[in-house]
Amino acid sequence: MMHCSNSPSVTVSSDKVTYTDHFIETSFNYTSTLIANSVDGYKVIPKQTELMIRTGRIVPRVGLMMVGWGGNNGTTLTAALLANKHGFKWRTKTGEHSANWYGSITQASTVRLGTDKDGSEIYAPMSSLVPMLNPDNLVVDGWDISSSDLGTAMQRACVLDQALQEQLLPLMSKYKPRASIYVPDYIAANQSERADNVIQVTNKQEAVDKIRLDIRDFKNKNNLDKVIILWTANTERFSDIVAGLNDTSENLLASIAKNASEVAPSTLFAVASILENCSFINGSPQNTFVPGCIELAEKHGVFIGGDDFKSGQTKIKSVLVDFLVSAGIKPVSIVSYNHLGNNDGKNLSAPQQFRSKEISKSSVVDDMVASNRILYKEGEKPDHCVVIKYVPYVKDSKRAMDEYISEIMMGGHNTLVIHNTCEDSLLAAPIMLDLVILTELCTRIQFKSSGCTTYSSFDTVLSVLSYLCKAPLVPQGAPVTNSLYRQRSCIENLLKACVGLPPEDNLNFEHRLPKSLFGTVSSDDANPKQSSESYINGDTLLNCGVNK
Ligand SMILES: NC(=O)c1ccc[n+]([C@@H]2O[C@H](COP(=O)([O-])OP(=O)(O)OC[C@H]3O[C@@H](n4cnc5c(N)ncnc54)[C@H](O)[C@@H]3O)[C@@H](O)[C@H]2O)c1
Ligand SMILES: O=P([O-])([O-])O[C@@H]1[C@@H](O)[C@H](O)[C@@H](O)[C@H](O)[C@@H]1O
Repeated sequence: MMHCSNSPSVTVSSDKVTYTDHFIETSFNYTSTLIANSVDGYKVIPKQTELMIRTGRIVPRVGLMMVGWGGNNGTTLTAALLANKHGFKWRTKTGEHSANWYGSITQASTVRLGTDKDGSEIYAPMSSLVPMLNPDNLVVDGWDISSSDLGTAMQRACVLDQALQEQLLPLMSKYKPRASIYVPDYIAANQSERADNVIQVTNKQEAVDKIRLDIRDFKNKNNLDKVIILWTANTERFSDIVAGLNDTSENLLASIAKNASEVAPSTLFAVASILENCSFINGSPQNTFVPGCIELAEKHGVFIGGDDFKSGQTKIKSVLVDFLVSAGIKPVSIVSYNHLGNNDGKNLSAPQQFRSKEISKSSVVDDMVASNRILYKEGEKPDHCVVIKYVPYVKDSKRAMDEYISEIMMGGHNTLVIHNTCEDSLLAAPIMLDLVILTELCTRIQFKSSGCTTYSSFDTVLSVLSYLCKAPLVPQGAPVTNSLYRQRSCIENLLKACVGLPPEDNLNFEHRLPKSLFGTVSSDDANPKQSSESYINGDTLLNCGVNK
């Protein structure tokens, strides 16, 4: 197995890939299947759709505004951006450490390109397939109901090694969160002692207008082309969905204008973002995206995504249950317990906020269970219990303990017990980065069918982000996929499609069937003429074009 260098040139020799100064343009044969139920089984009808995919090659100047910037996740992501940008190194009792992006699929994972003439498998960094935002170029800002500067907040979070914090402190202390919208009823009462940085407005309309001004201020002061808004503030209680209040975009905007009580701060931020044409991502489990908010995003053609970062215990669950069920083993009892001592845990110690998290953590197995009616009858599900306790002493170092009991053949049982300890924010921060990078990339990818003249973007609800979310938000009527393997395959195969490469099917027929079926690989094919690199905006763009 060979890995390309850090900045590989991925050259796709195909008449299906064209480069212009501004776009990568490919012709992609998308295959789907339509299933017709019949009395004696399924009738499967394959369907081919010829799509033209166009990806913008110029990465714009991007800004990220975090709601809850002064929290453990917000400060840890900001610290990681600075530490990586400046190449910080620091020592601990175990030796020297260097800043990195472990846990980010865009920065630290690879994609299989294929095999070389000797049969060695070649992998390239996921970020090398299409132009992606370089984290070093990301400009950050945000809001918090706590007035602490980010240096103080980083110390409060107790996430990073002290030697690294000392290097970061002068840089982090320069960042000060903007005053935010605070509606006590939506988060735990124990958060009120933090709320010393609240915008002084008299109603929700003024609050939305103020947030819109903040976004414009940030964008103009930093000469940005795009701003993405990310909710990493505390988990809110669920909002009631009420006809006439938040069921349509018109009713939601009217409710805000009338200062209606049942509109969450997260929904106010989402509305402000959408009205400012900024993608909005929800990293928490509450139902920010009430029907009226989704409709507003659709009307404005603005991406929304979420819910609830998928970082640790739930991420493992979306792998383990997928493995068990697809292996024909039947999980019958899943108990997920964890305790943590950070402010998130403190907020989640309140019943309504815990309920939001319990819902998002519990729904993750539904699609995998429903996929196997050999194991599970219609409506049958494993016992599934979620417990979260607040234990201040452990701070951000979350302790997760899981027990999976499965039925195996002949009345046997298999019990898996997992203990998982980690700084929660060190798992969440790279996921937050990937949410931003992939959301920005998706704004540069457009599609049209071969007969059309105009290109279309992804659906407003960016379900491509599902890999990064516990409770994936999907377009109305679309299936929810929680299997981590399938979610990652979607991202990987999308990137491949953008450069004219076929989806990874793992058939590897060239290594399983007689070589004669595939003809010989000519020396030219195996050593494609190197095409020149293209430079735009000072970035070396990987040239995936045809041989000139
Ligand atoms: N691994 C993880 O850390 C992880 C995984 C999944 C989801 N989450 C979710 O991410 C969110 C943040 O997690 P955290 O560990 O950083 O929590 P945290 O409590 O450290 O940070 C939340 C921040 O939001 C601020 N805040 C609360 N209400 C606000 C408002 N209306 N406007 C602006 N700021 C507000 C708080 O002052 C705090 O600084 C939580 O909802 C958590 O459930 C975290
Ligand atoms: O993603 P995951 O590790 O299953 O879920 C985590 C929970 O276990 C934890 O209790 C909570 O505080 C974090 O916000 C996060 O949601």
